[in-house]
Parts: sequence; structure tokens; C-alpha cells
Amino acid sequence: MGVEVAVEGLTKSFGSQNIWQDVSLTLPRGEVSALLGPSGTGKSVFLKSLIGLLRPERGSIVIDGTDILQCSSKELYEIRKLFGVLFQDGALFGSMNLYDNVAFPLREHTKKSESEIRKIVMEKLDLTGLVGAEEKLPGEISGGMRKRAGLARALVLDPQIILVDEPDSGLDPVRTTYISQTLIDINAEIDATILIVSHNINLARTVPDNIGMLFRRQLVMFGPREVLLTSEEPVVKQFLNGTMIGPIGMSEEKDEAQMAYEQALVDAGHHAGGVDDVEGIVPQMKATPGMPVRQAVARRQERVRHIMHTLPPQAQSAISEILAEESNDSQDFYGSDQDTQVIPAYGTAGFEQADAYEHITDERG
Ligand SMILES: Nc1ncnc2c1ncn2[C@@H]1O[C@H](COP(=O)(O)OP(=O)(O)OP(=O)(O)O)[C@@H](O)[C@H]1O
Repeated sequence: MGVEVAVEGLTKSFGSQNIWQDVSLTLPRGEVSALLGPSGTGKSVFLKSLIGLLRPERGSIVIDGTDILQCSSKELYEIRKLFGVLFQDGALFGSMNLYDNVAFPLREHTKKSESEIRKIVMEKLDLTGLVGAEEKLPGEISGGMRKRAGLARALVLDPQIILVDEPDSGLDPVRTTYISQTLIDINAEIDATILIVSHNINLARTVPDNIGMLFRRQLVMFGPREVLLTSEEPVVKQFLNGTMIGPIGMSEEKDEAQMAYEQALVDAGHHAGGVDDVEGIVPQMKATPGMPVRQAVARRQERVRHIMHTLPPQAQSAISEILAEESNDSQDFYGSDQDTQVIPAYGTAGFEQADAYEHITDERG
């Protein structure tokens, strides 16, 4: 079962460069959250702060009752054991094959026998669609496979909190969807609290229960996905539609004159890029049939009902519709026995095909 992560008034600077200030949010236990934001807004810095790799100068990060900015290094060491982290490039050891890479945390942090380790490693390789690639070195496989190996390694110590830094970077849209499905399935299986840092619009629209966004050194918002996905906030709308029109520019700041100039170009018929005005909410991905029921769904329903009155009206009506659909769905799909598994877990056929493709693209360079 995942644990809650409560961040309050967090501020981080490097020298005179302030990255973000007064960031407050709570990652609800066992739910999947995403932190979005244009490049350079400090998403990775936030993620590294949560695990104590970077030290914000103000605020608190309370994990399982311990403020990691105040605790001793021994306590921090213990808290870190709750985490599994997938870094952008998988952060694999180049000289070890995939099996040894995934086995590494078990050999380093547990006293398990090699046969116990084998069982766990093969289970995680299966979950990430990498069975058969155990002997390969990281340099011999594609970026997508490296990412999945990094994910397998992040899972071996049964983490309660999983941090994922840009799972889509370097991946095509189809592989991004596969890895998104894997994250949802992992959440269903181990009920871990998951935070995904990304600027991928599809992932943001379909994967998380909660979404936040960093922009101009502030947390613009954080809450149930419906709040951000129905937001009229210009920066949020621009980000979700990927257009040049709006406050986000090529560099972090865009001034009024630049915005007026770009608007004039569009008024004169220039294409502003992006998808034309994608509005509203697309359905959230569900766990693959046969996986355990995502416990987070029911907990989130309960939680969102509680805070409903505090949310903007357009988010409230979207949530009402979705809650009605979700309760119908769970009755239709699971009948009266919510624990029943209908289909064997882990269909990795898609991954195997993806591997074949990745192998071809690797060989062609
Ligand atoms: N260790 C560090 N020392 C100094 N500055 C740093 C350090 N780490 C990050 N930064 C700066 O913090 C800012 C935010 O970087 P970060 O990598 O968190 O952005 P991001 O939102 O994750 O970007 P992207 O989406 O492009 O990965 C950048 O200006 C970066 O140069």
C-alpha cells in the first residue's frame, strides 16, 4: 500500500536562481499523479527533492510521518527504501546485463538467496515485457527497452512510492502508451503512490488521477485530473493543446509584445501549431483486464466527493459525469465479486512485438 507524500511551502533555488517557490501539494496514497510543465520549470528538481537528492531551502516534505528535510540521515536512508525511481535514461550500469542490473538493488539491500532473487527479477522482467533480454547489455538495446529495464529495477524492492521522470522521453507515441499501461497496471498490482513527471500531453490526459503544473516558478494548480483538464487558465490550455499561442514561449518567459506579435501572425492565417482546441476530458486508462482492481479508484472517488464543493464548476460537472460512469463500469465489469481475476495477468504480446521492432531499429542505428 502506498503512502501519502505531503509537500508544504517548498522553495528551491540554486544560488541566486530560484527554481520554484511555495509549492504545496499532497500526493494521495496509492494514486497516480502527474506533474506537468514546460521544459526547465523544475519538474526533475522537484522529483529529486522528494527523494532527498536535492535539498530545498524552505518548506516540508512529509512522507510516512517523517519530514525528510528535518530528519537525520539514518531516517532519510530508511525513507528512501520506500521509493522506486525511474530516471529518464533508465540509469542502468553499462557493464552489467539487464538481469544483473535488475537484481542489483536486491543483492545490495537484502539478504535474499540467488534463487529468491531470480524469482523476483524474472517477475519484474515479465511485467515490463523484457523476458528473453536478460543477457543483453544496456548498450545493445533501444532506449525504450532501457527505460523498461529501469522500471523493472525500480520495482524489485516493492516500493510504496514510485517516481517516474519523463517515461515518454525518447519513445514513440505507441511505446509511450505501452509504458503508460504498465504504470497503471503496476498501480493496480501494488497500490503504490506514483508521481510521473512529464510534458507529454497524451499521457497527461489519459494516465493520472491527479495533475499539477509548474510554470514561472509556481505550482499553477494541483488536484483531481478533471480540474486541470477543464481549466480555462491560459497556460494550461496552451500546454494541453501544444500551440504557440499563449504565455509559454520558446524561452521560459514570453512578454506581451511577443504574444501580440504571434497572435497577429495567427490572425493573418499562420498556423499556430498544436492540436486545434482539444477540449474536455478523454477517458482515463484502466488496468489491463485480469489485473487486480485499482484500489485507488474507489479511494479517489471518496476523496473527490469530499472536496467536490471546493472545485471549479466545470470540474464539478465533469467529475459528476465520470463518477456515474465509473460506478456503472465497475458493476458491469466485475459483477458482485470485485476481487475476481477474469483473464491471466500481464499480456506482454504488444511488448514482444515492440521489442522486435526496437531490435530492427537498433541494428539500423
Ligand atoms: N544541480 C543543479 N545545479 C544547478 N542548477 C540546476 C541543477 N539541477 C537543475 N538545475 C536547473 O534547474 C532548472 C530546472 O531544471 P529541471 O531539469 O528540473 O527542469 P525540467 O522541468 O525537469 O525540464 P525538462 O522538462 O526539460 O526535463 C534548470 O534551469 C536547470 O538548469
